[in-house]
Amino acid sequence: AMVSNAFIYPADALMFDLEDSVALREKDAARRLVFHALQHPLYQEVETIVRVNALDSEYGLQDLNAVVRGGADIVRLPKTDTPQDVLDVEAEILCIERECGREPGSTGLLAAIESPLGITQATAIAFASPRLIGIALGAEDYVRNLRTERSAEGTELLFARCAILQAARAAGIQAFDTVYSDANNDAGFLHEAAHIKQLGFDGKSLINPRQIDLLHNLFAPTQQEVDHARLVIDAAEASAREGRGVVSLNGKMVDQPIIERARVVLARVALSGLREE
Ligand SMILES: CC(=O)SCCNC(=O)CCNC(=O)[C@H](O)C(C)(C)COP(=O)(O)OP(=O)(O)OC[C@H]1O[C@@H](n2cnc3c(N)ncnc32)[C@H](O)[C@@H]1OP(=O)(O)O
Ligand SMILES: O=C([O-])CC(=O)C(=O)O
Ligand SMILES: [Mg+2]
Repeated sequence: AMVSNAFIYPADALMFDLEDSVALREKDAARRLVFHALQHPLYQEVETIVRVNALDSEYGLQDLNAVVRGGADIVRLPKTDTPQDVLDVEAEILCIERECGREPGSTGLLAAIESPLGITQATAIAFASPRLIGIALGAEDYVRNLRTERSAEGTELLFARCAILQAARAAGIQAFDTVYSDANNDAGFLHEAAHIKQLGFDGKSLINPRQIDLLHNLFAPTQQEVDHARLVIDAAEASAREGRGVVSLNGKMVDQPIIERARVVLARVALSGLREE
């Protein structure tokens, strides 16, 4: 039911899962379902991601075949521990693209890091392939590996989140936060989402449609932020016309990083609209 309905939700991208949410005896049926969904006309307009099983599992290679042939935009690689994991998947994807006539290099990759080993190698993972559009945290597995549990404050995840952000930004790719598993707890979700936005993440994996508007609204700028961004851009344009590098706006310095941040705010309002308080 979820596969046949998901396109109705206004998510930025849809991720089909073949990994940990699929029971072992359902793996083959799920793969076939996703293969057909990817080719359905209703899924052509939306960015599609498929989380495959790891390549060293008995399902990984069959998953990759179905997903690349089906035309997924991006393959999400779970439990990425080393840059070699990325290279191994990339080599298989390239073979499949050539076999099925898909343009070589056109399948994107998103590597999820879910272990202390992966976090220690986050930078090497982020640089491992030009196919990588981003890296993501998989916190449920990560805290299991750390031998702790997730808390409301996320103290146990701070190191991993910062490592992922640093690595993604160094490599010039996107950083995505992990799922918030308590689908009925809006306040807890918003608390975590505000935290990861402040850290600098580009977005977050969601497990339930109710979380989509909450996250979009949180990432949308406020009217005050937009007004300020317009003043910054106006001041910057005026100072450029006058040949000055730095300008003062109500006593605050406006220079290049501040101008670039203002452009990000205006780009976000164009994408998401204004935040509803
Ligand atoms: C640690 C990990 O690996 S997390 C990643 C893998 N796990 C997942 O992706 C889980 C996906 N999400 C879910 O299974 C469910 O949302 C749960 C279990 C979290 C909550 O289940 P419920 O409380 O039964 O969901 P809820 O009552 O909110 O569902 C409402 C509607 O949204 C739909 N829906 C719920 N989740 C999703 C989803 N992820 N994608 C698409 N549709 C969904 C339901 O089918 C239902 O549709 P209907 O009204 O037409 O019947
Ligand atoms: O990647 C995610 O956000 C979901 C997941 O597998 C995990 O938390 O272990
Ligand atoms: Mg996981």
